[in-house]
Amino acid sequence: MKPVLFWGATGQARVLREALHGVAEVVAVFDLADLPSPFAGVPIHTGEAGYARWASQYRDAAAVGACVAIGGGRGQDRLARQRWLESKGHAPLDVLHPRSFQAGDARIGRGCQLLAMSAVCSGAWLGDAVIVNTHASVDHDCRLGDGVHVGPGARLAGEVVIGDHAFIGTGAVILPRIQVGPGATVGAGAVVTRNVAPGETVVGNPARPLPQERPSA
Ligand SMILES: CC(=O)SCCNC(=O)CCNC(=O)[C@H](O)C(C)(C)COP(=O)(O)OP(=O)(O)OC[C@H]1O[C@@H](n2cnc3c(N)ncnc32)[C@H](O)[C@@H]1OP(=O)(O)O
Repeated sequence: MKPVLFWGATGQARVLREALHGVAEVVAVFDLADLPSPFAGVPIHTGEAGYARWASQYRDAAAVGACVAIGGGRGQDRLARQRWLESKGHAPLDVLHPRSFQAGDARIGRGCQLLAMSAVCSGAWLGDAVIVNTHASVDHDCRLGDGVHVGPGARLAGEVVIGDHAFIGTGAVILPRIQVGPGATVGAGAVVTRNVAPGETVVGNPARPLPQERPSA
């Protein structure tokens, strides 16, 4: 089995390891925070200093692939960490759960994570470090930028365009040909009927912007 390191030691790491069952063996875990290892018998190291110590001691560290377990709305962090690990010689691992679907003509970028029961349909184009989470679907001819996260059970209709690092919350629905700007957030359960501006957060059905400045109670 291919050796792989994980960056990130929370729930996303456990989900990813399960998806890689029989394909890759986790040999080390890293996190910026001082956390316990999520996996019995797999050592955890803290921060970039911890990585440097591990890399200086692990035989053939450059042959170890990398998987960045940073989810939620932190697509920019996930992408940056993937690029950093790539600069150290660790090829990003594509996580394609055995019960996920990718159309033959879909383009899947480097280090994408396509989880259980997810579907990426004909002509879809995914950038690097994209997550299509459990039971989410990306329909035909959608285009997703780098670091996008499509949350669990979210539905993207055909020809939807999602900008870099945008986060689509759990169970959201995005209608055909809608454009969601870079860094935008679509709240859980939202139904998006109009384009979403870069960096904007929208919630509800139909989705409306969440005011950035909210009066304190
Ligand atoms: C496996 C995994 O878990 S992957 C991770 C999946 N995670 C998700 O799907 C989370 C998606 N995140 C959300 O929906 C968030 O609530 C966000 C990003 C939309 C807003 O978060 P915040 O900015 O922290 O907003 P906050 O919680 O303060 O709520 C602000 C207001 O919006 C409302 N609101 C928040 N989220 C939603 C929503 N999804 N739909 C409708 N209203 C919402 C709140 O009720 C609140 O209203 P009030 O001011 O009248 O009380």
